[in-house]
Amino acid sequence: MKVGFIGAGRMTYALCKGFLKSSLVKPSEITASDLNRSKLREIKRDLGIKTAESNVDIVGKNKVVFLAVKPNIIKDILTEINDKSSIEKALFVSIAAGVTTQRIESLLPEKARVIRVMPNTPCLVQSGVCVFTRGKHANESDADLVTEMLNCVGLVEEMPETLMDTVTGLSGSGPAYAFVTIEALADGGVKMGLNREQALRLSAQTLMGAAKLVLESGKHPEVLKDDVCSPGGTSIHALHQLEKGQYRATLMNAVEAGTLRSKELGEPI
Ligand SMILES: NC(=O)C1=CN([C@@H]2O[C@H](COP(=O)(O)OP(=O)(O)OC[C@H]3O[C@@H](n4cnc5c(N)ncnc54)[C@H](OP(=O)(O)O)[C@@H]3O)[C@@H](O)[C@H]2O)C=CC1
Ligand SMILES: O=C(O)[C@@H]1CCC=N1
Repeated sequence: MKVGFIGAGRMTYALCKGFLKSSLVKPSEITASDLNRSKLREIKRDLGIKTAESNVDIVGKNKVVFLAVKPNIIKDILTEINDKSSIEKALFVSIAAGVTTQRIESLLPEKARVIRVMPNTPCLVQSGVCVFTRGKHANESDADLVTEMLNCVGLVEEMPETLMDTVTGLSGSGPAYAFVTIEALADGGVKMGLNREQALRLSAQTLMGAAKLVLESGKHPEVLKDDVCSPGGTSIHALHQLEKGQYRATLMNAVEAGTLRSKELGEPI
């Protein structure tokens, strides 16, 4: 299977590394293009994939073409590669935040097969979340192929397009909220006497373990939270501080802000 990437930035790197780890594709079957030559050199050096001289070279030679550039240049890219004969052969998979399948289809020749995905950076370690939605002309086998590929990098779900901006505000941007949380917990540990390395290790493993417990126990987080909080103990005293700081409302606001920004990014300029 031949897979092309237009844009060889952070998310392309994460997806390619995940795909390669799973052995679904070989390095020689992935090609990336990017205006930034140093990014191309880096990804080629690190992952052994092929690189192309131009974006146009990616289309026509690959069964699946990932659009992995910033949302504000999607229009320029699609205008640049718009050649009917080569486009008919490819499935276009866009990971650009906010950009709808309808918008992508409107910039490609009629009947172009388009799937929109919202991945996240933990795909790099095969623990990502990818949610996808199909465009008008993407068929069942396109959805199966994308599911098979994305399964290699973590959890995959298909959802209606109306939810894609919300997914972006939650799982797309979510790793950033988690990293800040891990860092802040570690800062607390350092303040109370742990060294930085110890504190980061404990903090990251604690978040990973808590997430695993939610996923594997099937219990509501409220129940699991209650299991931690002994009457009059340390956890309930600490949680009181989080409630005073409006921790829950702040996280809800973050997801809402990410969602609204995703909608804005998708608006034609
Ligand atoms: N990072 C993330 O966590 C996630 C990102 N996304 C989406 O993925 C897409 C890519 O994001 P990300 O990987 O973070 O961004 P990056 O900036 O890391 O990668 C985009 C790459 O595209 C290059 N580029 C710019 N113009 C062109 C062009 N005309 N032709 C080819 N390449 C070009 C950029 O070069 P240069 O650096 O020189 O500008 C850069 O190397 C975005 O649409 C984003 O919304 C989705 C989910 C998560
Ligand atoms: O911040 C962004 O716009 C991208 C989309 C989701 C995560 N990163």
